[in-house]
Amino acid sequence: MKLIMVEGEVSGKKYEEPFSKGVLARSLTRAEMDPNKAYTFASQIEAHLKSEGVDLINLDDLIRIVLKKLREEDKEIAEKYGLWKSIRKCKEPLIILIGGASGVGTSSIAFELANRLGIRNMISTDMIREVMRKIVSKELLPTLYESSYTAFSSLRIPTPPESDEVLIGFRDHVDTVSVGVEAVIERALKEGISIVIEGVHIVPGFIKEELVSKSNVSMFVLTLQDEEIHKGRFYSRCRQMWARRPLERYMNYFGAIRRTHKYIEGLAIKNHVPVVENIDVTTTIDSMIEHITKTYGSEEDVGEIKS
Ligand SMILES: Nc1ncnc2c1ncn2[C@@H]1O[C@H](COP(=O)(O)OP(=O)(O)O)[C@@H](O)[C@H]1O
Ligand SMILES: O=C(O)[C@@H](COP(=O)(O)O)OP(=O)(O)O
Repeated sequence: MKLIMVEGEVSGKKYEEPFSKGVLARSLTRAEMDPNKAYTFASQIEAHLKSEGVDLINLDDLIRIVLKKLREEDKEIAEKYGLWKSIRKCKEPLIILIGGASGVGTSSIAFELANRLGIRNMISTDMIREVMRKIVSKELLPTLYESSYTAFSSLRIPTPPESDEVLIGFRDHVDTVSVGVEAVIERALKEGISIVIEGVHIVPGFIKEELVSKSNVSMFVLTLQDEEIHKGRFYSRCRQMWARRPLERYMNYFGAIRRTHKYIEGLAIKNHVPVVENIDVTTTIDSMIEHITKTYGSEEDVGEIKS
């Protein structure tokens, strides 16, 4: 059977690969089409190309055909697929930074977003901190060995009575871990790999301006205005079978965590970083993708996102 070839271009170099229903179906499921429907739809596209006698098609033309047929079927999915494609077409690697107080959902959302965008690299700032702990001793940098919301306990200099020691400790802690976060961003930019970096140490104003001001670096802050919903997330997290972090610790420090929540949100507003209320996963992801498309996506650019 004769294969239909798809012609694409990466870094100015043309390549050809056989049309795959599986690959097309996977990209449609990223736009939230039901997997069975996506496979049927991909088969219809293949049948259409065959009936037209196509044996070689440019990737952009294929996307246009898919979009046209999608618009006839489901406008909402067509829009999501279009947004996703316009992000995928950009030549620069995409660095997405997701911050927010402990428990607001940065790791869950990072995973979902990376999946939707087809980004294969993801790291949590907790992991970066863990690596840093192996390099620097507790005596030299005690803050590194604390949690963001307990870092006040390792402050060497007493805080003035009028200031919030939780926030002073938090700032010290985040400032330290930011060095590792910046190293990961710099490496990703140098290597040209797309990555999602998430965690409480992504705080607006703490990461070098020369990095966060790049058009392919997007920062978000997640929030949960309702304290009870926030508390509930710790319960749901500790119910997960593999969860190893005791609920009690987070409940004991919940007041401190809420103070960091308010502080991070305030900094996001001050630094014009989008604040996304993480109630419903789909709404959160959609609003982030829409934002990334506006600042980074391009209708004209050709090429693939490097992931
Ligand atoms: N939008 C959401 N809706 C419902 N549950 C969520 C949502 N986002 C996260 N969760 C749940 O909340 C808990 C904490 O999320 P997690 O991603 O671990 O937070 P963080 O990494 O910010 O500490 C997890 O059990 C997760 O499944
Ligand atoms: O330092 C902190 O605030 C939390 C962040 O982790 P998340 O709750 O955001 O995953 O790490 P911990 O020391 O509790 O393991």
